[in-house]
Amino acid sequence: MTLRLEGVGKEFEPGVPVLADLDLTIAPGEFVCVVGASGSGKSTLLSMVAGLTSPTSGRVLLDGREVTGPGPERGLVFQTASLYPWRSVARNVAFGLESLGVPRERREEHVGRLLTEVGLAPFASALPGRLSGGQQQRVAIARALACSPRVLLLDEPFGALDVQTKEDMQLLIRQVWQDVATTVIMVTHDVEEAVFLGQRVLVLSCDPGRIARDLTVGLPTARSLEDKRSPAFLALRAEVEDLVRAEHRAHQARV
Ligand SMILES: Nc1ncnc2c1ncn2[C@@H]1O[C@H](COP(=O)(O)OP(=O)(O)OP(=O)(O)O)[C@@H](O)[C@H]1O
Repeated sequence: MTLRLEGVGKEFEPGVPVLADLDLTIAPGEFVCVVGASGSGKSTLLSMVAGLTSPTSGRVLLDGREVTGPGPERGLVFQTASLYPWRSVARNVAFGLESLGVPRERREEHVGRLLTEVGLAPFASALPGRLSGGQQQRVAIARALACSPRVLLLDEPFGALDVQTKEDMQLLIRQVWQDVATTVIMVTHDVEEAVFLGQRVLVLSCDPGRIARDLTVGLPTARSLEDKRSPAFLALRAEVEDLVRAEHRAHQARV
């Protein structure tokens, strides 16, 4: 599914643009990370693609059709898993399929495969309250994948996790991306994470948010955590960090 943003701008208050002049094409199956200083509009950009908020100007298009609201072809994962505490892990994952009226047998088979994919098959009948934060995010990822989304939208999904769990989740999401061949757009504060996961990294400027840089990550598709120490990785990470820092300082100087 091709995602296009054409001249997209967003104002929450009239005359105060949060995002402006966003022109962007994301090809089917790409993994794109979005970074930028706090307040640059990363989550707002993702919300517009999700159809949770509409642009003030311009259009968001999925395969040429304008986005006017949420849809099952877009899966969402936020920083907190927001699972239903009274539903088992499997029934949390099955929620969207139940809403779509998928028959029980097909639902259970699909949910079983997803739980295996995210490494949670033994927890199928557990309640979410018994799981760690990382495990809960695994459930949220499986739930987002349940309706076979063509675009997976991730807003700081690992922001609240400790370093080791975060790295496990980074490997998991790369694996999921390769296995289900979906487009992934991920907002993160963590430049190392963006360079490790993305094929492209978009750096947003502030006041209003625009695409300051659209960098191609020229690292091999098969990546391991050791690659984070390679000279090519470190150079790209430094380049993105410098850009984000420069945008943050420019923003501070204006306020
Ligand atoms: N619903 C809303 N109503 C009014 N203003 C909003 C709303 N959502 C976001 N904003 C404003 O838009 C700007 C961008 O917010 P957004 O959350 O998109 O930035 P961000 O880059 O994701 O920030 P952070 O990195 O801190 O999460 C901020 O100034 C924020 O206050």
